[in-house]
Amino acid sequence: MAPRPVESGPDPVTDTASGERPHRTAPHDGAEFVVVANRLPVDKEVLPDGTVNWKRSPGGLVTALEPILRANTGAWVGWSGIPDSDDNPDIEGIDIHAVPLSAQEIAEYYEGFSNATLWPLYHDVIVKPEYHREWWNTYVEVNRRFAEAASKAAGEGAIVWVQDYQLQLVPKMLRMLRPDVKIGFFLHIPFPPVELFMQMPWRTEIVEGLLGADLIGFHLPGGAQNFLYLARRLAGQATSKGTVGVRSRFGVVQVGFRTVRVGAFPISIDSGALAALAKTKRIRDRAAEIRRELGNPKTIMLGVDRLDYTKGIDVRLKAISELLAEGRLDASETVMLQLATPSRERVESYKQMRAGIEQLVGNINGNYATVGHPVVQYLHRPVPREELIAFFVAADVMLVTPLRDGMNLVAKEYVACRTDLGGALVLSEFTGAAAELRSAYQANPYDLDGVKDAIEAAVKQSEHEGRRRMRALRRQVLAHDVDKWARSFLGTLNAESETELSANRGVELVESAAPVTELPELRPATESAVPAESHDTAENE
Ligand SMILES: O=P(O)(O)OC[C@H]1O[C@H](O[C@H]2O[C@H](CO)[C@@H](O)[C@H](O)[C@H]2O)[C@H](O)[C@@H](O)[C@@H]1O
Ligand SMILES: Cc1cn([C@@H]2O[C@H](COP(=O)(O)OP(=O)(O)O)[C@@H](O)[C@H]2O)c(=O)[nH]c1=O
Repeated sequence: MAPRPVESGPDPVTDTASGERPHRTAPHDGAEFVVVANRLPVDKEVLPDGTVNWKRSPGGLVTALEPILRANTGAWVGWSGIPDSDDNPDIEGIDIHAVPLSAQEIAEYYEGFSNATLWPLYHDVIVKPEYHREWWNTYVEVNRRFAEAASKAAGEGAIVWVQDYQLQLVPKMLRMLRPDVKIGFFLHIPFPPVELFMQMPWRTEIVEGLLGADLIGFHLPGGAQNFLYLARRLAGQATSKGTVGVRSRFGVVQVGFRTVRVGAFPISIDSGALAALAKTKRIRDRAAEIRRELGNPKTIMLGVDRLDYTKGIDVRLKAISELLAEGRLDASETVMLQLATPSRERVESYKQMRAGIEQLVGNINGNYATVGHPVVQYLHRPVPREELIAFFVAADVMLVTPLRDGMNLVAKEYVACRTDLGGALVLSEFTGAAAELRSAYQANPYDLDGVKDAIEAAVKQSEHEGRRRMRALRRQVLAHDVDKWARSFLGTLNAESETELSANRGVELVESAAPVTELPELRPATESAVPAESHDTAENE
């Protein structure tokens, strides 16, 4: 295969609408820090009296970035989630730049290329990815609009942080429009094995799009290494060859005179704030009330997910069903509560999966429930944050069983909320979180017997064993919070480039992330996110 250079003149991805390369004549006004993400950090809610309210969106990305943005008075470029809407919500502390999408663009860019092509391809082809040229063309067009909006929002020399698989072409497009800005890109979902990525008809364009960034971040070193290989093979660039570390030993791609760094930055949560909230009387009382409402069972098991086929909701339901059938779980003393937020409901594979899960819930209850006491309680709606925290505090066993997941913040949130050292976490090996949460009851979600054993062990653990495991999990989660994630990414993005080292291709070029103190422009989201009880375990570094 003939590799094409990244900066090889006009192409369908980087041409402007006029067909000309833009060139700037005056410095730009605008934000110093810009987040570019598919979604705005808020969802529109029309109240019964007709008034409009914008409320915080569910989803890991918003959970992670909102506090950092507020602390830094930045701008957020994204889509409101509504077709053909010119809404530009006014949110205190964040300069919002809405990118409107037509119904057709939603169908082809969001539901189509993002969620029926890239999402399944990057999640181990759990369902078959669909490749349609019209979807790709719309993806290119919408990425161009996001790049143009980011270019307008960013002040001279701004830091622009592009998020996720929906916007992989934005780094290169934005670089063409605004060579003065510093561009970071973070992928929140897994980056696939090379053999799977090679299915993608527009694989070279995607790799080249990402290489427009100064720093490309993944959750795990494996994703970074897959990308480095593809940058060599598809884009024909020289890259470093050594292994990538966690927040350390960054890979390097030499793109002409530019050095692109590639690293692993596992995302996390605002652990300190969650732990503090979980300890409040309000949440504790609500947790006790939830237990009562569920009939005071001996064991409450909990699942909290977007309704997505990657999350393995069916896996845990099948495991529970077999454990009940084998008498290893007792229906009279067990309640499984599955909270499932509606997600991507117009995508065919999501419709099919919902039907399958609801059938499994019905089967279990049909076989094992008694009047007034369902074994599985299933809520298909978003759950407000505080209510969710109360569920975490109430649950004896948290079931996180994805077939593949970039990180899974829910697993970390559960741990953060267990300030009492109670509870147990059953965790799929195929989540990003599994690399850090080693003291969870881990299982291969494709091995149903293994999942059943893990659930049974978690349900039957001794108090001593439970406290030992939860203590270790909490050390990890409290020491590695979202503030650390953002600071390590932005610190690395801000660090001076190693151009002088780039002649040493094939060797490791960077040993460690820039220290926190090298980030003067961005104030931390929290004063001190790591509570006294925690310390850095270096478990995974
Ligand atoms: O915007 P939606 O289509 O409704 O989807 C919600 C978000 O889902 C994905 O989350 C991922 O990011 C999390 C934080 O890094 C990570 O923990 C999780 O494993 C991923 O699945 C998606 O990446 C976001 O872009 C979506 O907004
Ligand atoms: C179901 C549900 C979830 N949340 C919050 O959403 C995120 C989910 O993040 P995660 O990384 O686990 O997965 P995805 O990003 O969805 O792929 C987490 O912060 C949950 O607390 C919520 O607020 N309400 C809900 O109903």
